[in-house]
Amino acid sequence: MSKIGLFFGSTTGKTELVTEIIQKEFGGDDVVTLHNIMDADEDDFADYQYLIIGCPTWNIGELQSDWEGFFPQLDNIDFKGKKVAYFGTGDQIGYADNFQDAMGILEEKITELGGTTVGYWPTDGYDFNESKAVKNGKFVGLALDDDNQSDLTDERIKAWVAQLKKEFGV
Ligand SMILES: Cc1cc2nc3c(=O)[nH]c(=O)nc-3n(C[C@H](O)[C@H](O)[C@H](O)COP(=O)(O)O)c2cc1C
Repeated sequence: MSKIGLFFGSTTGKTELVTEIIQKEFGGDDVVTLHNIMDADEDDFADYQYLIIGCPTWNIGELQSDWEGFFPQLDNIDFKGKKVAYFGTGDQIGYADNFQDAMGILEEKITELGGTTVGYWPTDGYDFNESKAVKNGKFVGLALDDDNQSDLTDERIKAWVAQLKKEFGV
């Protein structure tokens, strides 16, 4: 059993590709197990002390559809004592008033349920108006924008995973 469970949803595959890069950066599937939320059960979350949650924003400020379907089940999961990191993919130009909202929606909910957020990320280098994913001047997790800044994705992931290794203590 790996230490970290990464739960993601992805409609057009961009977030799914990112999960594979994150897994590789951590050292492979001995360290990080990938779960598509489309096929996940509530019980799957209990296996991990460390969680990574990945969700793109869809339909102007909404969760990706599989996460939307799973959202009510989050209430049945015990997040107390778990460190939880978040990432999202979004489009800061096309959806500047709702950039990365889904990451903010999930972080708020899981924090209410007892999760401890790690992996905050600076807003420098992005250009958008509003985001539910910004708290106290920082993103609540890694914000990726493959629609407009795909050239930055790899280096952002590398830096964030290095930060998470310290914050998770793995
Ligand atoms: C119809 C539509 C609505 C979108 N709404 C948002 C949005 O509100 N905020 C945002 O940051 N990105 C938005 N996006 C951009 C997607 O989040 C982005 O393309 C993402 O990488 C898709 O991830 P996926 O391929 O894993 O499904 C939208 C894209 C489409 C096509």
